[in-house]
Amino acid sequence: MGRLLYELGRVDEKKRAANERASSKIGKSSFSWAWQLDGTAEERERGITMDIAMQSLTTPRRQITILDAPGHKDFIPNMISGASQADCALLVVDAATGEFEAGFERGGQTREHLLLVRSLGVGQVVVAINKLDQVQWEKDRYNEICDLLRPFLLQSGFQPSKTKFVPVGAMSGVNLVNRDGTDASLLSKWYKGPTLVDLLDRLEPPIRDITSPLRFPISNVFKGTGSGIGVSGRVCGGVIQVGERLRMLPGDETCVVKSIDLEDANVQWAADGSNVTLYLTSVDPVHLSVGTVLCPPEHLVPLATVFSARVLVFDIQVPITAGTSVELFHQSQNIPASISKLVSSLDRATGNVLKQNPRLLTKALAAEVQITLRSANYSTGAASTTKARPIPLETFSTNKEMGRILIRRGGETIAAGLFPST
Ligand SMILES: Nc1nc2c(ncn2[C@@H]2O[C@H](COP(=O)(O)OP(=O)(O)OP(=O)(O)O)[C@@H](O)[C@H]2O)c(=O)[nH]1
Repeated sequence: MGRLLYELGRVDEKKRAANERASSKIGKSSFSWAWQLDGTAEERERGITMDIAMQSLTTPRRQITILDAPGHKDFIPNMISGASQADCALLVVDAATGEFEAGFERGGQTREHLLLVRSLGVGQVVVAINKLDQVQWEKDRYNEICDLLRPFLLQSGFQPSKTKFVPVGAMSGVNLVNRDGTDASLLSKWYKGPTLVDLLDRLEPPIRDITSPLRFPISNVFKGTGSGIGVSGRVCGGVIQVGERLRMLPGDETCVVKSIDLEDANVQWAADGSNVTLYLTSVDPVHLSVGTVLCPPEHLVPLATVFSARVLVFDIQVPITAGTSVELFHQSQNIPASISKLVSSLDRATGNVLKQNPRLLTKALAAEVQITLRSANYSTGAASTTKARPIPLETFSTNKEMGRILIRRGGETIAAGLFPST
């Protein structure tokens, strides 16, 4: 991603050289491009992305916000936060011998990330098959990876027409914006198709819903620079404007939008789908946290601590039983919860009830379950059953983004679901 930003002129030569110098100083020169997005000392030291980094780029016909998400399985909660704000996915896979296989085996991150983004409503994916320099730019290796991924993508719910593949060598910049570069001639022998940027330029623009009431789930809270409390996130429906008084849910408090930053500009308003930073005034920061939803006082989002959800069970080995403790992911927050009741198992295609009160749920089943939130004891990380904080949850038919959930247990994603209208 760092190299792509450089090729597109989003990183100047001075910054590139500074990253190169500083990364080689600590013996991490191979990560110098990644330093453009991995800004914290720990990310740079470990050579991995840990949190979401936001950047933007422009192709001839598209203006794209990039949410660079961690690939390592320890940071899946952050990846989910980024994916829940995304319209399209760019999956980068490593073509080196054994490396692609490690990500694609059962429990591998390539599989989990694809399932997660699809479950969060992302329907378009570009798969960049990277590090082809490591396999001498072999056409057969590229085709082998495409052939392994195609059936899995289809099975995960991506339509073939919305799934594109592209061979790249990101390190030397091959086939990102054009096919120049040291290794380019080896690729050009067999590949005449689009570059990565060509594919990004052809992504279908998502449909924006600007007429429904504003929903703004907060993904990050920080201290503003003297001009109010800063919060960032993505507008999930409606329009937000400077000067508006908004309600903060859960709770009874309100705040006023003092200013809005979109990309690098200060704007008067932002609409559904925009990733923005807001500066809020007339607010005590104790009422703001990740997961708080801002909305108009006259159009509140319903709050829930116990609700039923329609879920699709992933490829799990230990079945789900009533009482199973889980972590519930909604937008950017994760909350301790339990699957308090198995209401029914459902036909995956029609949604018709197959069985009432099933004893357990096994892999690939669809089901209706009851979920009960538990309160988190932040000092110990343990969950207790008293006074759970409700979450603002909307039915899937009202607002697709606000109505989706993911369920994890012991560091593994076990189901994805939605909040139905019935
Ligand atoms: N040989 C080769 N190495 C590459 C290429 N692209 C990236 N790398 C190396 O792969 C390593 C990982 O690169 P990152 O950009 O950190 O990969 P990432 O997928 O963002 O990893 P996370 O930050 O953990 O999500 C670095 O050492 C890079 O130098 C390539 O085209 N060829």
